[in-house]
Amino acid sequence: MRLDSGIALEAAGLGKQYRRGWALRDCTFELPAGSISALVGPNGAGKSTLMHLANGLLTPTTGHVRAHQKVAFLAQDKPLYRRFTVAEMLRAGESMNPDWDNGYATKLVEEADVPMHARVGTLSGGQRTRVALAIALGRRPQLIMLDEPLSDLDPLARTEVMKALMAEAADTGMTVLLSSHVLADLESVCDHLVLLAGGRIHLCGDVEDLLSQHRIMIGPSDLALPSSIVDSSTTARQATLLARATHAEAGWELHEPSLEELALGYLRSAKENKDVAA
Ligand SMILES: Nc1ncnc2c1ncn2[C@@H]1O[C@H](COP(=O)(O)OP(=O)(O)OP(=O)(O)O)[C@@H](O)[C@H]1O
Repeated sequence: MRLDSGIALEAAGLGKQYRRGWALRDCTFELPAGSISALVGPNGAGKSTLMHLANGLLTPTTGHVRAHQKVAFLAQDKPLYRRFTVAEMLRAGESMNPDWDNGYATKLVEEADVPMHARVGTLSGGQRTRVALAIALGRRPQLIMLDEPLSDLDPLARTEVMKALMAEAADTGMTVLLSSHVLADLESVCDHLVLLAGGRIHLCGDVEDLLSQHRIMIGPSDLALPSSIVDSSTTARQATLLARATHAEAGWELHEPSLEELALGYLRSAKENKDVAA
């Protein structure tokens, strides 16, 4: 394990083929240590497959993926025993993890105001997520991967879970990889983006760099289009483009995209290319 490397996770030529076809193809990327990375893509993009491969729960068909930090994984179904009390769940966490930090896991549950004697089956979705998070963090990971941790939570619980997670990351310098198909959940916290669609990476990198390399361009629809267009929509009078460029000919009005505009542009482009290919 290369603990002091600047890279938390790296994949090269990573692919996974199920019987019905490829779920993931030719994925090459690196996550910087200490980053808060968003793994974004529509349903079926391959996000869960990528996370399972990264955690050794699936074997790649091609390529490899390697973590250079001590990893914890919170799967989408947040596996907890419904009949166990929270205290019993923590004891189960302790018995399964030799390097368990019980004081830390207990503190996280207490901070979430989840009663230790309550049975898991009686907890709200938000409370269950906080318990699952405490168990994942109890082994003191340097890299935590969470597969759609917010998907079954109401807006208040989403905010609280994210706040708790980001506070831990800020305190410990932990690397975080969060998957979601809703970028809005991650936009304000992530500094690195991996955008997956149709099993392929369409965009990957430091968020500030990616934003600074792109522009939203708005102009009359009869202007000549720049060459580096990612996505475009046109009405009879006006064209709105996302381009990987920072300059354009006179006539275009330019502004830096928001992360949501950037991601949506790439997702639309991936969908259109797939539709055209189909
Ligand atoms: N065990 C499996 N056997 C066969 N095909 C699978 C299996 N798991 C996933 N797939 C297929 O692989 C593709 C990627 O699925 P995956 O669950 O990784 O996507 P996802 O981005 O996590 O989707 P979602 O956002 O809906 O959770 C999909 O086409 C899916 O049907």
